[in-house]
Amino acid sequence: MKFTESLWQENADIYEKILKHPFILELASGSLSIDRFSFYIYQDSLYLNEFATALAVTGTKAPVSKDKLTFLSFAQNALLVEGLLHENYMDSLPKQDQKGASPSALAYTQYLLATSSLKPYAVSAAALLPCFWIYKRVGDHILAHQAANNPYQNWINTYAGEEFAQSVSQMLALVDGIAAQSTVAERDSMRQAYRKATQYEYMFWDSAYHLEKWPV
Ligand SMILES: Cc1ncc(C[n+]2csc(CCO)c2C)c(N)n1
Repeated sequence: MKFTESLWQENADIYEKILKHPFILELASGSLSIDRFSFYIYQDSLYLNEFATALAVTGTKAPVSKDKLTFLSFAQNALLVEGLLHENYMDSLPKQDQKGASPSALAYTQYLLATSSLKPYAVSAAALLPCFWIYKRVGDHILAHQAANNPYQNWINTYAGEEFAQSVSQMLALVDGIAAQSTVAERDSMRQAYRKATQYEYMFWDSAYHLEKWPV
């Protein structure tokens, strides 16, 4: 079995919880409140910027130019998507709601930045994989289960498209290649990083659904 397949199986419990989360159910049915969607989009624009940094930092560690280029092109793409979110949605968001990253969103981005800065290449790459893979699976799932005339169609199309599918395949091949050259102990650290990022993916949806605030 491929290393990435074993990662998917080990974390299927969290994926099932994501699919049943009201944020995803309501996104698919089109009934998600605009407040919750706006909160998510704003948090995601902050996330994409930090995620691009984590991708670029991981890219600097790649031992071969081809993989370095892949990470840097992913970073470029994340910044382009961030720009599109700004163009398409940000003007319609109330300014008072734009108060910086929520506790869960901040925890996720800081985890990725710390991992990419301080941990080995293999662990950094594993931590970045759930972002790609979960969005691919969730995007495909929503596309198959969505209601007609969904107001969130644009968002759904981004992650269910062919172009995105290619990036995900590239990222999976990269992580499998790294795992094949790693020791058992290194692969164990990769597993832990993958699970942690998967937990944060769940928390990102959950915190948007609850419009998570700082308690003080
Ligand atoms: C919380 C959160 N997690 C994952 C993604 C998806 N995503 C963000 S950047 C990137 C790859 C580079 O373009 C992917 C797949 C998201 N938007 N928000």
